[in-house]
Amino acid sequence: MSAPSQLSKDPHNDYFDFGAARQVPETHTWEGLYEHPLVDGGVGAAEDAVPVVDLRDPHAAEAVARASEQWGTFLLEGHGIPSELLARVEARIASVFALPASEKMRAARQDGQSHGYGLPPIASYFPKTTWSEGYTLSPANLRAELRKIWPDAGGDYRHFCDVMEEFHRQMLAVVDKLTVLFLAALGVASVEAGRKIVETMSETVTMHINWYPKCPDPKRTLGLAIHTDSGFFTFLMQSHVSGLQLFRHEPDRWVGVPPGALIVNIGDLFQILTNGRFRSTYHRAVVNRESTRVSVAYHLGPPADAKVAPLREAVGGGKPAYRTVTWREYFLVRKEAFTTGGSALQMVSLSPGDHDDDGDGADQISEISS
Ligand SMILES: C=C1C[C@]23C[C@@]1(O)CC[C@H]2[C@@]12CCC[C@@](C)(C(=O)O1)[C@H]2[C@@H]3C(=O)O
Ligand SMILES: O=C(O)CCC(=O)C(=O)O
Ligand SMILES: [Fe+2]
Repeated sequence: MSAPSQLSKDPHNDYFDFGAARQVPETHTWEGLYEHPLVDGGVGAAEDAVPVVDLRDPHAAEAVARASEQWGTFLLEGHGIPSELLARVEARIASVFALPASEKMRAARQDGQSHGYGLPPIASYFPKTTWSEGYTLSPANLRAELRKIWPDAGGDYRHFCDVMEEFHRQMLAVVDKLTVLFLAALGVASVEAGRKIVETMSETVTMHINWYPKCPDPKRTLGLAIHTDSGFFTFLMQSHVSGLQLFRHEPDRWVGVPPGALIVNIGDLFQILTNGRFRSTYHRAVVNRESTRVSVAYHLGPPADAKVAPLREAVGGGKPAYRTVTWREYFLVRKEAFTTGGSALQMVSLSPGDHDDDGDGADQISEISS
């Protein structure tokens, strides 16, 4: 599937009052949303059922490998994050987005900034605006960021920061367990390598909160535009309202992901690291008339300037399929891909016979170190 080719001249960065909207204006109307059929991805949907991995399963590494190769997405069970904590996260997020525009806009993302309130970075590559608000935060800057919204650092501020920090702490334990499974699935035996990967990813976690308000005419608009996540992998916590759809080929279709589950998405840099064995998935979010929906994407990847190249274990006796890239550089490649209608992964792929200009692509530690 090719990416949209129009780079927006006007990213519609002004505040839009979703609560007051009685219809979907032209600025938020998307064409061609239903070119492909929508199928249910729930348990029991046969080949359309989104794979499930249970962290408690002794064969979980094999299940992770299968799901990452065939889907690039799976539902995670046995993760141990209490549903009561997820409910508190959702309630505190609601308290931020319920604030008046003037207060939220104090934290508005500035041009080129990785954090802040407002639409996510890819929004600016599309000519239309999505039916959503967003807030990008990292655990490291959480309190400083939220002081922009709540300068008095009162109860709402403390409750929000405390619950997000608790969520982050609990997610790190899940990151640890899942990384062990990914490395086992890839045949990377080094415990030291695993420890280093988890440590660097933990330092660079980015959380993107998506807030999808109720919509009076949901079929005409989109909550989040089609994209692949660009890092290593993303955990997606979503409320008990459906909205996430995965794009699948043969036949081309949208698969609706069951609500409520914790989802794992493989990102583009992981596709590169695994030499194309694990695949990133195109996905989007739709909105609905009845309920507001919340999701928190917990993005994991390397430090921005660390080099990522196919792992020796993944290349085996073959050739690296991708050249070495940093995440920072990949963002620029993706921007160009959106502008030209190309594919960012294609743009960093090596044609057969090409040599990786950054060395042999063999040492798994140096490949993700700065
Ligand atoms: C770490 C990141 C991944 C992300 C870009 C970002 O710097 C922070 C926001 C993330 C997000 C969330 C919504 C979809 C997405 C494509 C976007 O535009 O912003 C992802 C980015 C990504 O995966 O590249
Ligand atoms: O809200 C969703 O279900 C999708 C969110 C997402 O894909 C993202 O934030 O990267
Ligand atoms: Fe995503």
